[in-house]
Amino acid sequence: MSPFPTSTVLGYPRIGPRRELKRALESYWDGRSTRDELDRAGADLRARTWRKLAELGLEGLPSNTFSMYDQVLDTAVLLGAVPARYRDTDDPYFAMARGTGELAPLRMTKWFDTNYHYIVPEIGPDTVFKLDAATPLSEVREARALGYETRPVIVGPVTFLLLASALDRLDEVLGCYEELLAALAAEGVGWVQLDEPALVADRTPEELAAVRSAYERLGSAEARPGLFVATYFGDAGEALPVLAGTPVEAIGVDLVRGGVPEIDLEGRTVVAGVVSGRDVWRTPPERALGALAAVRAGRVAVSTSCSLLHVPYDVEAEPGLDPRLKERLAFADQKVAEVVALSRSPFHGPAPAGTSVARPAPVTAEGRGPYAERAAAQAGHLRLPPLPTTTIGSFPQTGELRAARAAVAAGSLSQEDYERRVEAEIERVVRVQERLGLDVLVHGEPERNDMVQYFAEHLDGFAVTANGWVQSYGSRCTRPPILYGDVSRPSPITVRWAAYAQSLTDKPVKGMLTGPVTIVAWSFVRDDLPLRDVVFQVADAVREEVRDLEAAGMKIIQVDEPALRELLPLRRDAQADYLEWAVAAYRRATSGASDRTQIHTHLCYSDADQILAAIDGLDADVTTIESARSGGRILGAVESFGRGLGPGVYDIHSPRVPSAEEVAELLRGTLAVLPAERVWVNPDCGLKTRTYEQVEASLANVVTAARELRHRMNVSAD
Ligand code: MET
Ligand SMILES: [Zn+2]
Repeated sequence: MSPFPTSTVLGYPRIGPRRELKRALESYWDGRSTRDELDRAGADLRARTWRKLAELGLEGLPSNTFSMYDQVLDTAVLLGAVPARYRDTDDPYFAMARGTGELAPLRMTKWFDTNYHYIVPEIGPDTVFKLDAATPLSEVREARALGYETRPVIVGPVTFLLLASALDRLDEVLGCYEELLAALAAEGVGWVQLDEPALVADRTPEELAAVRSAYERLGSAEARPGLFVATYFGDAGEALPVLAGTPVEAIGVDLVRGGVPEIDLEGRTVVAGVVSGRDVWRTPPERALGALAAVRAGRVAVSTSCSLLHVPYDVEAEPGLDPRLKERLAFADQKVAEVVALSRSPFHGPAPAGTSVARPAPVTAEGRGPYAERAAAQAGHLRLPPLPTTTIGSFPQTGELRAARAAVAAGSLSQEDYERRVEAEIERVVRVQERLGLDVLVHGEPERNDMVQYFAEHLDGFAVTANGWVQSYGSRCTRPPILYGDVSRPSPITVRWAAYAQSLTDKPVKGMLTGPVTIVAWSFVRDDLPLRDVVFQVADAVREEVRDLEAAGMKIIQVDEPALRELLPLRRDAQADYLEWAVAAYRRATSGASDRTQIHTHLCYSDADQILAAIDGLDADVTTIESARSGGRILGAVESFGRGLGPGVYDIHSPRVPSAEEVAELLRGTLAVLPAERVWVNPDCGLKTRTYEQVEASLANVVTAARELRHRMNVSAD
């Protein structure tokens, strides 16, 4: 077996430096290009990546880090876990990812504590695992044709099955991995990387036993490449000695978030993740070199802490950034260069002393009046029908608006003209909602390129990038702002748009804000202050905005906190502390409103079990939450919240238009669990990725369903 290369990365962005993959995918989905054209775009991006990594001097090039949609979905396909209902569709892969006219897509959720979403594999009694290694093999050949030997990256069996809640299928799945290893060995592949990020969370003794038996079995496979098991997103803790007890030759550890392994990994290669794949800051060389020197192993290779998928491509693509900030920044290409430089410098230096941060004084959660009093005050103030209908905030972002924003940036459209267009769009959104008969309206967020970036652009202490795109799911990307200094709000941000919308209608319009935890979670943040202090600074800015919205006459204010769960530490012993300050930050942001102002919050996932008490603790008058996509699984869990609840009845992640009957069915399910006076009727999430055609048809059905149920309730009440 050849020695493991001295420098590598666990993965690299794949959407393209100018989001080439996004464009290729969307054009294929819209029928504007062929599958061949899409495949060619993919091949171009892969070739570019290998060339770039080689040019930067990286020794160990990964392959199979590309994906047309998601690496977990790719792994499901690799293992033959394609549910039968998708097999006869035109394109089963995208049918699973996005649904078709008839079929709903598979469930999607966040990848550990990142803002990347993966497709949850569906494994049931009918699943027959069968290896289809075409993609990793063809990437190896493709790279070889360009002159590069690569290390295929595959999601490991334990992580895959844990994400699919199917660890009991380990035996069958390992059969496929054995076959895969044999196929890669036959192809002349020297090393394979099996990603096991699930090992950095708390694992039960049974799960650790599964890790042991999996890697003992794969390690004893006759013909196989060197096995590199990569743990990342935290400290591998107890899983590390377990892995070390198996025949795997290389183990990847995250030395940015986790500690230097206490055990001596003599005889193994430790692939030391000393360059962070989760932030945008340059790596202090002393820290990295100290960590490298402290690792006890047969051989130490330098790497990133995780895949670079979670950072943008290149700082050099940001001519607009202040040079003083720029010199502190490292995106993917700069991080690769750091890995290479570290691998070339002789390892020396003492291990860095652990820094301990003083705990700031506890913040008392400021309260509003008790819910019963607030509810009474709001009922009088708002006068809503039972089962009020509303949306989550955004309406479709039209190409015209995006083009107009680009034109302002390019100087070919004046700010005043742009603002008039935003107002025209707000008027259209208000009229559409009135026509559809919704009860609580929104202004549609047309002025926002993104729910976090927009606030970052208007707050001091943030910088925004021009090309710093990071993949969120499928073809969707975000441009996380960079929070580099103290945060403050120089002037009101959203008030004029909300007030304008309210001036057009007698129906209540919701003011729409992003919460402090989410603003921070979806930004790259400074690392010289504890996260909670950063979040509290943002909370104070949001609090000022809430007060100004109220003063401008908004009767309902929604403060979205979709990222509340995302920042939840993966290890249980750190979770309570996080949840306590996150909830306190939210209450600090919202508690400046008077009792008669209704506070809504929104969360867009349903695997909220671990944070239910915290969601309850936000004390919002109304909580809207994803439910349609996950078939109402959340209902039992939120039933005990004593306040307003809007479990989604329309899955906005798919282009599909739900029928009124389908929506009514979901609503009946909700009403079976929750008292009618607390139920709200709304989609799972914002509508900005959908078209007006889809949205109008879907919302019309939502309103029809709500009216029908309202009518029945009145009838049965008589
Ligand atoms: C990801 S949650 C989105 C909430 C936001 N108000 C919207 O409707 O787009
Ligand atoms: Zn949402």
